[in-house]
Formats: sequence, C-alpha cells, structure tokens
Amino acid sequence: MNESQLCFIGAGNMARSLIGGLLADGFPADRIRASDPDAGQREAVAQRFGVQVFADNAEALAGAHVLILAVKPQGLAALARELAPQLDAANPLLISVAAGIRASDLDRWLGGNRPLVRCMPNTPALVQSGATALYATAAVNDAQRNLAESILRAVGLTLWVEDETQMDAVTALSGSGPAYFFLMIEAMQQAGTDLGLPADTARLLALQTAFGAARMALESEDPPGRLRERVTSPGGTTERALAALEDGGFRALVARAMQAAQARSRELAEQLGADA
Ligand SMILES: NC(=O)C1=CN([C@@H]2O[C@H](COP(=O)(O)OP(=O)(O)OC[C@H]3O[C@@H](n4cnc5c(N)ncnc54)[C@H](O)[C@@H]3O)[C@@H](O)[C@H]2O)C=CC1
Ligand SMILES: O=C(O)[C@@H]1CCC=N1
Repeated sequence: MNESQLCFIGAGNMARSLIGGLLADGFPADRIRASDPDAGQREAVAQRFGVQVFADNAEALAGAHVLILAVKPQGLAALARELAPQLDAANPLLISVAAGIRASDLDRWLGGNRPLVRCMPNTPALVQSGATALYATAAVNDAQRNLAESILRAVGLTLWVEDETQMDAVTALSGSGPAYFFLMIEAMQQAGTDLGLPADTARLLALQTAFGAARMALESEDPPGRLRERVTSPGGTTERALAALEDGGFRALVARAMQAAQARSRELAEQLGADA
C-alpha cells in the first residue's frame, strides 16, 4: 500500500477505528481523506487524526486509489449509485465494511464489474488488534487483493473467505463480538462492585483479567477449555462460579445471541439487497 491514497466515505465508528489503527501503524495522515455529511463527525475525525475531511464525497475521492465505504448498510445503495459515475476514470479499489450487504448487490449499484472487496472488520482495529475477514469479487486482481489485505493487516489479523455466505457468521462472531466481551466486562465490573469492591478496583481487575485471559489463550498451545480447567481447582471457587454459569445456560445463550446476529445479517442482505 506504499503510495496509496485512501478515502473513507463515512467517518463514523468503524472508519475511525480503521483510521486510528492505520496511523498507529505508521500510515501517513496526509494519504488519508474522509468524507461525511455530518459536520460533527468531520470535525471529530479531523481533530483526532489530522486527516483531511470533506462534506462532498466527489471532492474527497478525487485521486484516491482505494475507497472504503463505511456508511450504514441502509445508506449503501444510495451512496453506491451516487459514486458510480465518478468511478469510471480512476477505477479505484472499493472496500465495503457494511454488514449484510452482498458484494453482488453492491457491485450492481456501483454499475457492475468493479474491483470490490467486501470485508468485516471490528473496532479493536483502533488499537491494531482488529480481526477482519475479506471476500473478493471476480473483478479483483492479485495486486488489488494484496492491497486490500495489507490495509486491513495493518490494523490486526486478516483472513479470506471464499464462500461469501460465511460473512454472516463472521459478522456474528468477530464483527459484533467486541460488544459481547464489553458486556461481559461491564457485568463483571458491576458484580465486583456489588460484592463490595470500590468501582475503580472492580473496573481495573475486570479489564486486566479479560486482557490477560485473551492474551494467554492467544499465546498458549492449549485450547481455552484446558486453560479453564487449570483455573478450576476441584472443590474450589471457580468450580462453583462455572456451575452457576452452566446452570444458567451460558453456552446456549451465547449460541442464541450469535444465531440472532447471523440472522440479522442475512435479513439485511435480503431486505436491502432487493433495492434495484
Ligand atoms: N461499528 C462496528 O463495530 C462495525 C461496523 N461495521 C459496518 O461499518 C459501517 C459503518 O458503521 P459505523 O461506523 O458503526 O456507523 P456510524 O453511524 O458510526 O458511521 C456512519 C457514518 O456515515 C456517514 N454517512 C451517512 N451517509 C453518508 C454518505 N452518503 N456519504 C458519506 N457519509 C455518510 C454518517 O454521517 C456517519 O458518520 C456499517 O455498514 C456497519 O455495518 C462493520 C464492522 C464493525
Ligand atoms: O452492529 C452492527 O450491525 C455492526 C456490524 C458488526 C458490528 N457492528
């Protein structure tokens, strides 16, 4: 991605996470532009990251080699139709981060046969600890595939899926996943406070424990189940806690949550993809 100019269309949560992660990786701010109709969003991005911002998408994308479409799925069809006539001359690589929207629908809205990569990143990209699955359409050549991968790899782990339908499951797992862990941290912090700890102590212990467990699981050759067993002394405290979680249907609840997210991703594809 050495000389590439990147343009983010939509400067909200996901764009900011990607921009922040790219800058932390050493990507120069003067090669990133962002556009957003919302003045508050533009100001926030310009102030925080020092990138050039635009109210007008056409102005922002001039000269860009890569366009990252980071608007809500509901706004993607209208945006793609607006962009289509402006893409012919430069033929930039397009990267969509939108949940649900199928590459074939987006490609149709963009005028057809565009080099288009659909991906599902997550917000820990901000701290270069993201996880992104990518899917390329037939119009994407090897150089463009490498370019898309290098952009997302700069902010965390990347992997390609060859079967696009898997993107709905990826969205349910890693796209939405940070929110599940944040909820767990919130719940543990609250429970710690309720058990009598000062709020700051409960917060720090919950955060460091989540971080330590994730890091240990990542770095260990043992599966998480084995690591769990090593915390669980027979007749001890963890055993009681885990029994309460299992009795409460924790695993089934997680499965239900992810099935709901996958179903919503499919539903978005059906509802919004029908837009001619
Ligand atoms: N937030 C997350 O954790 C993740 C979000 N995504 C995807 O990223 C996309 C954006 O989500 P968020 O950043 O969370 O939403 P957001 O609402 O924070 O940001 C979207 C931005 O797009 C702007 N926008 C709307 N219409 C526009 C247009 N025509 N041209 C330019 N900008 C326009 C809005 O003003 C807003 O600032 C969605 O499609 C979502 O599915 C994907 C992975 C994770
Ligand atoms: O909640 C959403 O729809 C987006 C996609 C994955 C994470 N946030």
